Amino acid sequence: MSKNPAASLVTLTVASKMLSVDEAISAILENTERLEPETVPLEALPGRIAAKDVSAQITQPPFAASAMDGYAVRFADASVGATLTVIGEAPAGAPYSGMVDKGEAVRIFTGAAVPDGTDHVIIQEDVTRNDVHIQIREPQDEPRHIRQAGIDFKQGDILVRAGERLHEIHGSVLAAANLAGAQVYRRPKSAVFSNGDELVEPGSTLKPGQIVNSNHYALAAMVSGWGGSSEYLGRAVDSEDAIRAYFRRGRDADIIIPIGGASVGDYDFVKSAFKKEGGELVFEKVAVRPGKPTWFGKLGNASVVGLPGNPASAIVTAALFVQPLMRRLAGESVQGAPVFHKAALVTPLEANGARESYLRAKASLTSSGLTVSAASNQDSSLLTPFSKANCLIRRLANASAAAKNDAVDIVWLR
Ligand SMILES: Nc1nc2c(c(=O)[nH]1)N[C@H]1C(S)=C(S)[C@@H](COP(=O)(O)OP(=O)(O)OC[C@H]3O[C@@H](n4cnc5c(N)ncnc54)[C@H](O)[C@@H]3O)O[C@H]1N2
Ligand code: MOO
Repeated sequence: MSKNPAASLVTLTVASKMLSVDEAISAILENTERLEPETVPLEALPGRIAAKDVSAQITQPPFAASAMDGYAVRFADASVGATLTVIGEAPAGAPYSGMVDKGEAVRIFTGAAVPDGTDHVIIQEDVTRNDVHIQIREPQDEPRHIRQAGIDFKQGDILVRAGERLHEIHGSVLAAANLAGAQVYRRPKSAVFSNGDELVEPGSTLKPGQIVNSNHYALAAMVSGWGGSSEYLGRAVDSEDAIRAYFRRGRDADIIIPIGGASVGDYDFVKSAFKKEGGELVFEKVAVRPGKPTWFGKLGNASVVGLPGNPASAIVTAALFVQPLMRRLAGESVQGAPVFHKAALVTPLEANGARESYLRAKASLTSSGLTVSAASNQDSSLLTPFSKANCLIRRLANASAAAKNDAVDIVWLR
């Protein structure tokens, strides 16, 4: 497969100290270059970042076209009671080639090129047709029902700027501009694996101490929303050898995301397995709650983000750290920390501890502006608060208590 061409430029700064959220995001971005461009067909454009400006190959509409079914005439002839001679027909796709003179009309249909000499289309409901004649029954106030050439765009107009994120409409816009595809940055591939002897698959009969393996479903959907693809490799048991095999399987991905086994327990082997595979650690913990054991490194050309196993920790740290990495690889101009918005608290918050915290919360647009309410239980093992949450409230390290209506920073989850 093709590799990140800039990977050789990466400078690794091993940091054993605990980084702040901003420092961790900066370290990730400093060690990540956007992927190489590729040309893709129109169907593949949504969600991708344009690698080059795209200009229109043709003018759209390419010709002045009728907006209605009726008769193309000279507006000066279109007075009530006038009789005009129908000299031909202009269906869409087969223009009438002659000139239309005074007292003449051409039968025309929606989308057809307007014949030379005409400047108005009378809708068929406004005339009485009698063999080769039409008689005008309704007053025509002004020249109408002609779409001039180029009202959408002109040949050479720039329709997409380099760096722009393409969405569901761009395929149609570029098709109308007579293009079959565009140059975009390659879609980052992530390889995800879980770790833990206790994990079993959904639908299993649980033995004592077992937990259902759930984190990777949310992660795959989040990754896809950030412009990447995700392959789930499976679950590694708690052994260095098993985990090393998963790192080897993921080596061709742009990002490897092990979930769990990130902390300091006797069975947390993920970082040691990563190092034995030749991985270089950039940082190994972040002063964030949830998500302290989040770590980041490089394994060959792949970036590796180790997520904590607790479900809320995994999801929050994916949003904070995998997201900018994925967006940078996908070609977006990601600068650093997430974009925060202000929202007024619906319920007060306690003073925060020493780690910057991200609370699962629901923000709503009300008549008094954006308000936000944190989930009552913020335990890092909980998944269900995310079902209702649409944002995270950021609480800076050691922030003092916040009262109802105080403004806090939120970051959208979707
Ligand atoms: N002595 C210390 N203990 C812990 C520390 C610490 O600093 N010192 N940090 C704590 C923090 S904070 C977190 S977060 C957790 C994360 O640890 P791990 O990444 O090693 O996670 P695991 O031990 O593997 O799992 C934690 C928890 O999550 C469940 N889990 C794991 N993977 C999945 C999955 N794919 N789907 C669903 N649930 C999963 C697992 O069963 C555990 O219950 O460490 C603290 N400990
Ligand atoms: O940082 Mo851990 O995610 O609090 O439980």
